[in-house]
Amino acid sequence: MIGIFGGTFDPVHYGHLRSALEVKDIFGLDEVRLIPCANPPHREQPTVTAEMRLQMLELAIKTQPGLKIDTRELDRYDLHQVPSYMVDTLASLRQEFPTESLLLFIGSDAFKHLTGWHQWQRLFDYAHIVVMTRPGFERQQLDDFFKARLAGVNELAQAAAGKLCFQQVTQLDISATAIRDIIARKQNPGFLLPDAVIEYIKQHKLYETR
Ligand SMILES: Nc1ncnc2c1ncn2[C@@H]1O[C@H](COP(=O)(O)OP(=O)(O)OP(=O)(O)O)[C@@H](O)[C@H]1O
Ligand SMILES: O=C(O)c1ccc[n+]([C@@H]2O[C@H](COP(=O)([O-])O)[C@@H](O)[C@H]2O)c1
Repeated sequence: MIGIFGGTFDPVHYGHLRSALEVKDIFGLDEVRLIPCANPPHREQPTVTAEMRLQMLELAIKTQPGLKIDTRELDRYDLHQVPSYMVDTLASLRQEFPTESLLLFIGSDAFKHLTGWHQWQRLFDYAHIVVMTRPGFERQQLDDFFKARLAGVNELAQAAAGKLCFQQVTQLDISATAIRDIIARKQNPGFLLPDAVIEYIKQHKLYETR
């Protein structure tokens, strides 16, 4: 089973890293692929180049062999300059792994907007979706499309795709937006993201202005 964790990673932080590691253990995954987004369809272009966001990601996961970086969204953008739709990413992963269970992890905030994603129903043709929730999270009433797909952690290995699962993880109250603000205010972002990434940000003078 392979985990997929997409994000802008502008910059990557311990909120992303802790939850990626935790779901790897909870679901017994062979690996979790962190997939940096090249051209986010749903938000402004990141302030930092794709290459730099990728370099920060590489520094962040160096000591965690179960976490991998997958650059297919960046590679696709280099070739076609198209928006980085998740459905295209999952379709290409499915080609590479025809029978493997693929688990797409998204935050509960992202789940609220899932029906706005490009061809969102097709996501379930290629992968299971796991919504990472925080303690106290109360699920909204689900419509029939989602209800029919609900499954527990142990059921996901039985199919390659198509299920919806809610899983509580430790969600550190960290966001890339807050980190960018802290740096722009010349404050210290220590303990919110790996030191090697902080060092990189300093060296390249990133996020110094808003
Ligand atoms: N603190 C966190 N804990 C767990 N998951 C997180 C956390 N922050 C972001 N995520 C999840 O990681 C994925 C990628 O998030 P993203 O790269 O946009 O980070 P972000 O911190 O939310 O960035 P920004 O503040 O720029 O929007 C999303 O699915 C998001 O829900
Ligand atoms: O495919 C889409 O239409 C789509 C719309 C919104 C978000 N996504 C993906 O969801 C992941 C997390 O998004 P975000 O905004 O929380 O960084 C990231 O990989 C995005 O590319 C994808």
